[in-house]
Amino acid sequence: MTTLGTTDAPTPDVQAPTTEPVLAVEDLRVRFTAGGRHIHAVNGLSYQVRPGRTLAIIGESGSGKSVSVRALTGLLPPSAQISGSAKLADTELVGLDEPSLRSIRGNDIAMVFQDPARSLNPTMSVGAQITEAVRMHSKVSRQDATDRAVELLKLVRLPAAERRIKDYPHQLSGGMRQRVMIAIALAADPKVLIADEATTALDVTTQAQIMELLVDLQERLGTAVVMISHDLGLAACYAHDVLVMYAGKAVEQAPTSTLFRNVRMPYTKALLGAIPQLTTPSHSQLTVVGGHPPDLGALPEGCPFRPRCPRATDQCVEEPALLEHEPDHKYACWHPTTPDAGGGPLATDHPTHEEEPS
Ligand SMILES: Nc1ncnc2c1ncn2[C@@H]1O[C@H](COP(=O)(O)OP(=O)(O)OP(=O)(O)O)[C@@H](O)[C@H]1O
Repeated sequence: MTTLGTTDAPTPDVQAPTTEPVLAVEDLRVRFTAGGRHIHAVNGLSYQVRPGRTLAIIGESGSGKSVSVRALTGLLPPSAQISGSAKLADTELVGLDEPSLRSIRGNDIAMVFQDPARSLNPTMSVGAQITEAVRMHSKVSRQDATDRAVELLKLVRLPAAERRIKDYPHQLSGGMRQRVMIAIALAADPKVLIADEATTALDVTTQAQIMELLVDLQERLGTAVVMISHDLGLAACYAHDVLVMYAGKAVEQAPTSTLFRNVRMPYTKALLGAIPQLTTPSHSQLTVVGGHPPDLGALPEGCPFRPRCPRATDQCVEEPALLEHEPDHKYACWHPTTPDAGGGPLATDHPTHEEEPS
């Protein structure tokens, strides 16, 4: 879990950019049918990402984050029914045939996942793997591809790139392997980079280094980044915009500084309460989001967070729409929190837990 304020990463700016979005998702829905049950994994998600910007999609495990981005790149099984719209510049991705999606996946949209050890081929040197990625995207000689591979490894700041290029994945640390994955992702010069829990498996220091690398590359290359995480602290440090997801829906959405200045959705508040602060005394209580995430095959009537929310009333049986209640700040809640409402524990069946003595 990230500790807020532990990095020197640049604070994302607040200015709304004027460039056109490179990725525009509108009312995206994904449904699986398994064992006669319909699982509504993504239920009407809409967002836009502009070049050079980072959107963080945040939520607990099972809230539909990964499915929502895999739906854009054809990485879901055929049982997934996808509807709505997802435009990469002028290209509609929903309904696109598999060969076209494969080409987009290799070129315009790149993905970096949580576990580089599983994504890399253990029997090939990292150089061979990057070279292969370079040659998939451009017709260059083997030597030029190798030179480009070294360049990419330098770009992702892998120490001693010329020597390391001959290493096999098991010879590298977790952070180095993730740098190699980012180099492979950048081989195609993608318009959009999706980082799906890309730093979750790393220790806090390496996590910060990799995130700072992504920020730096983004500034230099102008790539749009969609960052998937369960960690609101990571979003606070590195994203320009935040979309908080619950039960396959966006429940709060705003530029990062707007959201953190004035969190309105009780669920977001609970996620915030679960982040340790530098000022948190070592024996103090951390809050957790109590209760259980909803069964996406049997969503409750009305607000999906209702069963876990201490602010819920009878009104919440009617589902609140995601509306722009304040400038640039959308949330779906009948009883939003106020700035001084505190981030305390929400539900009662999972009380607070003791932080481990340090
Ligand atoms: N192939 C599938 N068939 C049926 N249900 C699926 C399939 N893939 C995902 N799901 C369901 O979709 C829901 C959302 O999954 P998703 O992986 O997007 O969650 P997430 O928010 O990314 O969580 P995590 O961080 O744990 O990956 C889950 O309930 C999951 O069980």
